[in-house]
Amino acid sequence: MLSYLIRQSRLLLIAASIASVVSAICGVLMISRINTALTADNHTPVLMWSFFGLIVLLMLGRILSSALFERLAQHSMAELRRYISGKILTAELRQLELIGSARLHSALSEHCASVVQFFVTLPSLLNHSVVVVGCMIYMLLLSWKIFLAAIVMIGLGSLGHFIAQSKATAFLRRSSMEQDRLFGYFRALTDGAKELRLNESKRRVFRDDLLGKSIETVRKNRTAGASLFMISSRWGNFLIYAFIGLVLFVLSENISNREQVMTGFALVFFFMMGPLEGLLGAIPRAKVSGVAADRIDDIIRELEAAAVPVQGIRRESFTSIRLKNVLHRYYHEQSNELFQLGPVNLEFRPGTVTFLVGGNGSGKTTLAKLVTGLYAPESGAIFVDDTPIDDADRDGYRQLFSAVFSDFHLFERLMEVGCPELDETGNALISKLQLQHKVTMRHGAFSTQSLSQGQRKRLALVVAHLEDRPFLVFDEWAADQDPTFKDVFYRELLPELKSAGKTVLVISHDDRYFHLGDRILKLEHGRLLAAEVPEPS
Ligand SMILES: Nc1ncnc2c1ncn2[C@@H]1O[C@H](COP(=O)(O)OP(=O)(O)OP(=O)(O)O)[C@@H](O)[C@H]1O
Repeated sequence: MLSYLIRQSRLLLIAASIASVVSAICGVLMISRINTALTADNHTPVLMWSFFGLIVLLMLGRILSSALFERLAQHSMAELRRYISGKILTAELRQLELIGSARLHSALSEHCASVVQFFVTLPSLLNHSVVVVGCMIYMLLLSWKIFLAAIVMIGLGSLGHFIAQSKATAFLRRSSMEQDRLFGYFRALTDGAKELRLNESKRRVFRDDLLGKSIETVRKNRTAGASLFMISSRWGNFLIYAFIGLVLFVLSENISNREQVMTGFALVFFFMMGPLEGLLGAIPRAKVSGVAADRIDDIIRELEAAAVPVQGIRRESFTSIRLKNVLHRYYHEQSNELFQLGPVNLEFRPGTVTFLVGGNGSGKTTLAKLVTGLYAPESGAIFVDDTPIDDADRDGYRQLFSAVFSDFHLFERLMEVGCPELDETGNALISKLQLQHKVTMRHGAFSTQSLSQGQRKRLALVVAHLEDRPFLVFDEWAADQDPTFKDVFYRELLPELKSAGKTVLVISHDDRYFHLGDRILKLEHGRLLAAEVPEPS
């Protein structure tokens, strides 16, 4: 994923890196100019002008690299979010259900921010590295003995970092896994707001045992990881000072040209200290980002495993949709239980209304997801006009359907729809659904969504109507409607859809309307019983 980001922001990254490297080289050269000026007997104009030239370049390089870092940060964040969202949009629904919304939200927010934070510090790391390497070379030119001592100190510092890092990474990994769970609890704070307010003991247990413990686990692991990094960073600082002492009091004793060498070292130390600390400090951030990048990579791998190539051929109509031995299974790991739907054999034709009935958990919604192509059959196949639908066809196949599931989502505005006089038709439908005093449609958007659940469901029905697809699925749509409106739905809307040649699948428990359908499908524990033809009332 980091390589994807680098590819996407290549030009910006190169420009920011060049600006960083140029300013770093100017910095090192400036030090050598200062040292020469301090120790030389007289100053040449070349020395003076090269010094001023260097500080101007240094300033420009720093301004440019800072501006580019900022652009890079925003660009990388946008790219990463686009990339992950794109993967989520093309993954199969079942895979999204398995990954869970908490992990996905955690990836899109915290993990993304963490990765980008490291990514944008890359050019400054480069700058620091160039300064440190440049200073080392300068030290080598001043005295090889001191240079060797610096190498030994760097080796000891790296060893300390390595030991601390391997321990700290385990803590960071644990905290990042817990963070995914924490995002689930954050969602429960708003989604479960009513339940948490109505039940004090539930609220207490949630706050203390679930949310509180999760926050605490993240805090503890992050603190432990950060403390280890802090110790290793302080160890690095200690080595720097020990090195200065070693140079000042031991190694510089019998050096020729002592004045120039010591002035040079004093300057180099002060100049190099910031970048060296910057490098040491960047390691924990890099590790946190590395762990976040791993989490994102895991999710992307899971999403990609479920991504199917889309041919882009959209189906517009059909004369028959046939399910042949279609089977789907859910495996519940915790209870080691398996729910099996099917094998289902079924056919749908245009201009028909089918009621799907069955007890809770009998598999009605699952069957609707299979019929609409939201789930791929584990075995068996779906045929449209005798052509089997394979993975590549499935997205095109899904475009035959509009559905209002019981956990529907109402988007702020209609997106791609089949009706050109959108607002007019939409408002006519809104009036028909008796919502004209509450909401209107303008430029394909509803004026408000602050409505009751039943009213929002009516808007979802408006959307399904406007999409004008040949097959409509309503999953317990009428459950939230008042008796008067139930009548409108079953006695007016469904017959209208039927006479417009639409195929309608209605999941319902309203048995007093079943006689209005063409057939009734009954599900029992995942098995489809023989279809019944409703008796006229
Ligand atoms: N996302 C899921 N992950 C795992 N198991 C699931 C999932 N959705 C449903 N199930 C299992 O599949 C079974 C059938 O669920 P489904 O939602 O299809 O039933 P239903 O007939 O629509 O129920 P209801 O009338 O309560 O809406 C349930 O027993 C449930 O345990």
